[in-house]
Amino acid sequence: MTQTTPNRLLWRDVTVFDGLATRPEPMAVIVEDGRIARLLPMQDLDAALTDGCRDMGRGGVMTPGLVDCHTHIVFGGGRAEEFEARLEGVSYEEIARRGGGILSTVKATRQASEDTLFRAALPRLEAMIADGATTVEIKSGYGLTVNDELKMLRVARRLGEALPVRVVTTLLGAHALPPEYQGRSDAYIDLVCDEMIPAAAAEGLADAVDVFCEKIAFSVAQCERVFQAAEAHGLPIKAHAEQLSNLGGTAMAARHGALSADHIEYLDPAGIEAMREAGSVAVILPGAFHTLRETQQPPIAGLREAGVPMAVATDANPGSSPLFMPSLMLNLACTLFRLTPSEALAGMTAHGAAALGRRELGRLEEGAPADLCVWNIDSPAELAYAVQPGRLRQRLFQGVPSHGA
Ligand SMILES: N=CN[C@@H](CCC(=O)O)C(=O)O
Ligand SMILES: [Zn+2]
Repeated sequence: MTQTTPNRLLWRDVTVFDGLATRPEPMAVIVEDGRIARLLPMQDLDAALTDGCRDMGRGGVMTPGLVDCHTHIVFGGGRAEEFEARLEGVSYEEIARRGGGILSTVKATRQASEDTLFRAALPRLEAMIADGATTVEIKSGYGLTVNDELKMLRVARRLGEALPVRVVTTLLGAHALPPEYQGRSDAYIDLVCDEMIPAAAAEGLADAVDVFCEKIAFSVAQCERVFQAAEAHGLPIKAHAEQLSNLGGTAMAARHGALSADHIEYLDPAGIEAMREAGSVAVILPGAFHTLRETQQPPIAGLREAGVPMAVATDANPGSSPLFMPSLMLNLACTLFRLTPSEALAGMTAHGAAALGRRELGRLEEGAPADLCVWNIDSPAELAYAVQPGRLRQRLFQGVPSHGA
């Protein structure tokens, strides 16, 4: 008899959501050497395949590990006071204009050491891991000096080294105008283009470059300059765009081949068409919509009709989305924006990975990395239907069980 090799793992009779759709029949899955070695209907499983496998159990739902493609989980301080002000009727934009909002987090983040930021972010990322995330994007954007932005990116990289999760980093130097550049926004964009991007690229700290294209942040022309600098350093781009108004930032980003445009509540048909042509992913952020009590819905029907892939992410941050639970976003995407549960789940697996330019992730198929979750539920739709921690039975990161082994 062949001896059981612990690195050949077998699940039987699982319902598989493969990143895009639910497989119609009960499946068997074998993981070996960090990859999905076999994914086949139960009826095709024979003794030759199961020989030497460690039995990982039967039944439940298997999905790719969740991919949270838009977060800001490295930050100093908190913004509960701003939350209270907003409940009293002060708008997010008004708070930003008064120098609060993002800039209050900038102040606290600048004051914090790398270690302090690391220790504060650790439980946030651990919560996401416990909820099934295996890939989490983390943006800078609360430092707004070369050193403070690099400090944030270093913390993000350290988090990925410390925990069993893949961290993808994004430089968001063009997030807000820092107070010392008041009235000199073009000069700040010079700093982002001429110093921040080259420094982050030289140290290998950024996997992509992002901007906030909005009246309270940067113009389309300024964001385009940031993209040109990113391109010059071989870095892919993405944009926070059309969140509070329609400036045309998404169409411009798409013309530059953006991986994604994120928020996009105010996106118009021309913007949708530009995304379709460019193959950009629309990142839907229901947590910010919910927290800011927005009323303008992203154009889900138009995106669906155009075939623009939709990702779903937490946007976890101290201001507009202090929500650190990826699975909650599946529910909110369905209840607030009427995504189907399958669309929401694809948005946090295959399409989330595409928004990061990592199309090999977020999929369950033979040969793919074995980042996966097994859930104690009967159908994938239950993940979006109920907001219920504790359903994660097993989680594998790169083939290694890190939960429920
Ligand atoms: N929209 C801009 N940036 C963040 C908000 C960050 C904050 O409010 O601190 C977002 O994605 O929602
Ligand atoms: Zn964001």
